[in-house]
Formats: sequence, C-alpha cells, structure tokens
Amino acid sequence: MLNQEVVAARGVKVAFGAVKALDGADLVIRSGECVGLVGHNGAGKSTIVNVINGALSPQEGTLAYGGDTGSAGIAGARANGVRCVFQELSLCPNLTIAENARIMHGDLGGGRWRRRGIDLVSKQLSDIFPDHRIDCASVVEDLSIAERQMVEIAINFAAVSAAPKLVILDEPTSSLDAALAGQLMAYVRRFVGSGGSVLLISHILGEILSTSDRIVVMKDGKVVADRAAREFDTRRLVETMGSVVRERAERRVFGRERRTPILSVPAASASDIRLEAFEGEIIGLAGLGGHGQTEALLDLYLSANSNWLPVREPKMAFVAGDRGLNGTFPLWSILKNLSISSLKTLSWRYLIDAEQEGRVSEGWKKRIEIRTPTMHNPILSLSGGNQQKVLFARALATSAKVVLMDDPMRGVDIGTKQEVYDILRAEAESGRTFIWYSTEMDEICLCDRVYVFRDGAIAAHLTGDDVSEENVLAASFAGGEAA
Ligand SMILES: Nc1ncnc2c1ncn2[C@@H]1O[C@H](COP(=O)(O)OP(=O)(O)OP(=O)(O)O)[C@@H](O)[C@H]1O
Repeated sequence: MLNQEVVAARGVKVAFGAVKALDGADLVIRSGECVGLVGHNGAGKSTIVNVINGALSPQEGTLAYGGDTGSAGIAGARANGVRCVFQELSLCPNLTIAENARIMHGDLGGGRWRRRGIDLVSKQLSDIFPDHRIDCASVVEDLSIAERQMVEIAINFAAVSAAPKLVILDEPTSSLDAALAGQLMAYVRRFVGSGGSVLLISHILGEILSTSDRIVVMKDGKVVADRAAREFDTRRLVETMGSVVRERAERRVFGRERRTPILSVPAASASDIRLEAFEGEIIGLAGLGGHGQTEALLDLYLSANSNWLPVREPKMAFVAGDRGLNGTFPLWSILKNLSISSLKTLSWRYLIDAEQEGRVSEGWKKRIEIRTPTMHNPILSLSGGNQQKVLFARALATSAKVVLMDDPMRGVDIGTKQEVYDILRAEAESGRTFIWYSTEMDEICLCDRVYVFRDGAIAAHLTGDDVSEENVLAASFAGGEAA
C-alpha cells in the first residue's frame, strides 16, 4: 500500500563526545516514495541512517517502524524490511558473492544454498544493471570497487522470503560511471513505483533531483528543509545546504608551440594516442568505469616512484579513490594521515618538526574545512567526505609537480568540491599538473584536455569544445565516434 509510514525518526539526538552528530533531527519515510537526503560533509546523514537501520541507539528521540516503537536494533530494523547499502561498503572481501548474500539473508539456507545465492544475486544484478559482466561465483576481493558496489546494491534489493520495504542507499553511485548510475536510478523509480521506499543519499545533486519524490536537507545535525522535489532546483538545493553556487571556470586551451611534455606515455593500442601532459594542465581520464583508467594512473605513479623509498621532492603524488583499501591509515590520527607524504619536508635531521606539522595540517583544515574539533582525533571519527578531504590535503601538501587523482571526489559535498576545483585551478596556474580520473561528467568537463579510455586503452583524445558529455559517451562505446 502506498503512503504508509515505513519508518519515523523524531527528535533524534546523537553525540560523539563533544560532537553533536544529530541535534533533534526528524525523518519520516512512507511507502512508494524515494526520499533524497542531502547535506554537507558531516551534516549527520550517515548517523541518521545508522539510527534508522538500528546500528545506533539515539540518546534522545523516538524511532518507529510502521508506527510501532517496539522494535529496536539491527534485527528489529531487518525484521521490518529495512536494508542498507553503506557508503563504505560492507561486503566481506574474503568470501564469495553467494556467501555474502547468505550473511545478509539469514533465510537463504538449506541444501544447495550457494547455487541459489548465485542465482539470486545474478538475477537481481541483471534486473538493475542489465549489461553487467560480473561472475557471481567470484570472491569479493577479486571485484573492482564499482563491481563491489553493484553487488552490495543487488544483494540488498534481492528478496529471499520477503521483499525489502525500505532500501537505504548511502552514496550508491560514488564508484559507478554515468551509464550504471542511470540504470540504478531507473531501477529505484521502478522499485518505488511498485510500493517500495528508498532513502537516497548523494552529493550528486542531479540524481537527487531527478529521482526523488521528496528531498530532506540536513545541516549541522538538524533537518533544515523537507519538501517535494519539484520545489527545488540545483541552485536552491545548494543554497539550502548552506553553500553558494559558483560560476564554472573556463576551460583553457593551450597552444602546442611552447612546450615539451613533462610526461609522455606510448600508445597501448592501435588507436595510436599517446598520453601526454604539459606543465600546468588539468588532464581528465574518462570512459566507463573499469576500462583501465586506474591502472594507467598506477603505472604512471610506479614509473616515478619505483624504489618505494621516500624522497624529499616526490615527482608525483597520488590521491586514492578507494580510501578504505589504499587511502587512509585507519588506526592513525587525522594529522598523521595528512602529513605522511610530506615527512621529509617537515623534518630536520631525521626528526619531525611537530610544530610545523601542526601548522600545515591546521592550514589545510581551514582551507578545505575538515570538520573536526581537533586534528589529533582518529581518522575514522571523520565522516566519509571529510576523510576524502584529508587524502586530498595529503597530496596537495607535498611539493610534487604532478598529482594523480583516482576519482577522488567520492562522497565530497558540493561546497567542498567547488573549493577543491578552485584549488586545482590555482595550483595548475602556478605550474602543477593534474591527471584526474573521474566518473562524474561535470568534472571531466572542467578539464583542459581529456583522454577517453575503452578496453584498457585510450580510444579518444578531446580538446577545447570537443570536451563534451556527448563525445565522451560516443568514444566510451565500441563503434562510437567522437567528434
Ligand atoms: N564514530 C564516531 N566518532 C566520533 N565522531 C563521529 C563518529 N561518527 C560520526 N562522527 C561525527 O558525527 C558527525 C556527523 O557524521 P556523519 O558521518 O553522519 O556525516 P555525513 O552527513 O554522513 O557526512 P558525509 O557526507 O561526509 O558522509 C561528523 O562531525 C562526524 O565527524
């Protein structure tokens, strides 16, 4: 039945020490609707998700499923049909897809459960992502980050004995390219059309606006707006979140005459396109996810840092996209996570100058608004987007002339993204070169030049006005012709 209350959190307060993650927030979700939830990094979105899915008990306020306040905890949420796809992804990497499905679905038991698990996930994947090429007998650690995200989404939408009532998607497209993201959003509309509910959290405002029926905006632990999606456009949404919409910087066209490339990689296919980078350029790597962009960045990085010994003047810095796997040091403080790549410049006679280290990290805290009371807090006390900011600051704080970025804006809010774009542009103006793989078309369109990858090789090179969504998509598919 449509329009029935599925879950209602009212007056919820959650504090972590001095940090008020939720400060009296209300969120009600009804059947047959997709609710978009947006807010700056650290606004409290993941915390309210954790309250709704039973992982966190609020210190104040009430939580009801279907009007009943009797159920509590993760088991209570699951019994009431609540499923959650986490921002940090939660599959066990050493288990197969079917084994992970069994952990999520206690009712997937009995004889031949592995076979049924494979069939269950395979069918659900095909329903959501019709062209997926995932072998459902795989072990999760053999999958790319995008494939893991797709599998986790499919497992949560799948029904063994009972269909889910509410699926919470926390940044579900952060690793998906535009084509896969579009398929997921279309599926969400079909799911809510058949009476299900979805809570969609995303920093990609276009997908929030196009997919949600209602949009809830959070700021500093409170809900500051809760209105029909048609009452918002991008500008109004950004302003309600407390940021300002900026004009996009002009793409720059460099003449060929004046320069020799600082980096030149031979063509890897018959397309005969070399990857070249000149001083002060922002180069985009585009194409469908998993077509060799990350590998190209890693090859470049290893070619410049092959001995793995720290050097005072590193030639290249790397901003990891998969922060859980190869970005953050989870047991370290924010400060140490930030300064690790600059230790040589922060030390004198093999001793780290703690004062200078503190100054540099405070400088970056202010510059890109890392939301924390102190940089000595553990990195995992930060919200996902704030952790990503630390990885940015780590690379930018080095003296490297080339910065490689592996889809680094995952989970970063729109206000910070604009700040980071400005920083990139300013750093490029002063001679730094950026090579930026992005799954977001808006970001690709900010780059001075773009290489489109297909099947592990460069399929097209776009410059000037040819850098457009249409041309990137055309070059991304075999047989497509870029202008
Ligand atoms: N386990 C924790 N310990 C300490 N502080 C925490 C913890 N979890 C969250 N916080 C703090 O609570 C606040 C809200 O975090 P939350 O993860 O809910 O934000 P968010 O809106 O989901 O942000 P993002 O968009 O970056 O994911 C942040 O200031 C964060 O640092």
